[in-house]
Amino acid sequence: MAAATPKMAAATLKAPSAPPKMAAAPPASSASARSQDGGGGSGALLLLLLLPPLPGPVGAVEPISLGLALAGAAASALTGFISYPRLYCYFRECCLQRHDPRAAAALQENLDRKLFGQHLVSKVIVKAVKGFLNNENAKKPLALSLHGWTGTGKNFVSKIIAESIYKNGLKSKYVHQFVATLHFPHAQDINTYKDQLQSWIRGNVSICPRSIFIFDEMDKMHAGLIDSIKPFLDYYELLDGVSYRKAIFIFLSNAGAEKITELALDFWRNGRTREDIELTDIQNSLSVSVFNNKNSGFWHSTLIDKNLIDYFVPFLPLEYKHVKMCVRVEIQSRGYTVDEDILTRIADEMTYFPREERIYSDKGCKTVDAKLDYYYDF
Ligand SMILES: Nc1ncnc2c1ncn2[C@@H]1O[C@H](COP(=O)(O)OP(=O)(O)OP(=O)(O)O)[C@@H](O)[C@H]1O
Repeated sequence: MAAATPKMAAATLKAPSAPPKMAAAPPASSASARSQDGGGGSGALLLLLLLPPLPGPVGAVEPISLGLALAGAAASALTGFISYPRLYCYFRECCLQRHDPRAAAALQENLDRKLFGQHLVSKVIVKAVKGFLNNENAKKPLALSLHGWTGTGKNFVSKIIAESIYKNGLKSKYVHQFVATLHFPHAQDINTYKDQLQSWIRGNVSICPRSIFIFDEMDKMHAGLIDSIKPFLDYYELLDGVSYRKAIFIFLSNAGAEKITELALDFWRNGRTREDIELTDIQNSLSVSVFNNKNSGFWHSTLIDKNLIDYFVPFLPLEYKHVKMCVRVEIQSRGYTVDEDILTRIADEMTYFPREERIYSDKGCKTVDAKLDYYYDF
């Protein structure tokens, strides 16, 4: 039995060539052409509406005035045509054509403001995403693999990345999220999943080259399945006429969390701050541990073997002070006054590890919102 696909009607599953979110989409070529100019036939109508009305009945105007009026109308039409895609994309979501530098600034600002205790993540993500979007001649798609303990912000960060590129974020029709246990549950169907995954990605990238694919629960993915997308992550200019070089792939996984915690603990025990940890302290050992872990989804994966993952991004386990920050944000986001006593009680209620030191929250910032419901009488 094939699994349901994200945002795609079950009926569409019968045609594996149809990717998610394109049930009513036109053939790839026309859709892609449309995404280039930002709209379809309704553009002509909108253009007419943008034109200024011609002055008076034509018969009553002398030739010079008529000439000037027509020239003015033509100029307006031209201006309208040029600005039309922008106007169209203001009202309807379009595939990203040209990167707006303000998006990278917004990404940095959002990570700085909203993400707690993850100095490595902020640094790597901003550099990687900004560099990639600014590079018109990228040789391969961007592939980021986010690793860490539960509740440390992996999904949160992928949402922030998606929102920095498409204002609808995860709801954008150009952002596709796969959850291993939901979309690829049965080991015996792995070959079907491989085919589907390839056609979904091919179909969606044909429609929008700047598509984003997020694979959650990589550690629950059947070994070998992710290798089916290897050609798309590779350095090919075109594959069957489609370029994948503008796409972004984000993998989320709990695999490697022990390695990351080990390192963080090591720093803590040696009296060094977590901010002293550098990417070079962990990147290699993280990729090796994921590669050798049968339950990582990347076990002996060619994606790692062939160096097709650009960054392994380590999420550090969250401490008591970070949990308190999460509680504070949650209270404020609901519009309530922060009660310091309740805030401390919620953070105290969370459980921390290792058993002796009790430094790191074993659920990260997850369940904070549920605890809030208990304390605040909303
Ligand atoms: N580092 C963080 N800074 C700020 N908020 C965080 C952070 N980590 C988690 N949160 C909050 O906790 C919620 C749950 O975190 P998230 O779903 O991103 O965890 P995760 O790492 O993806 O967990 P899992 O591995 O279980 O999927 C987020 O929506 C966010 O509100």
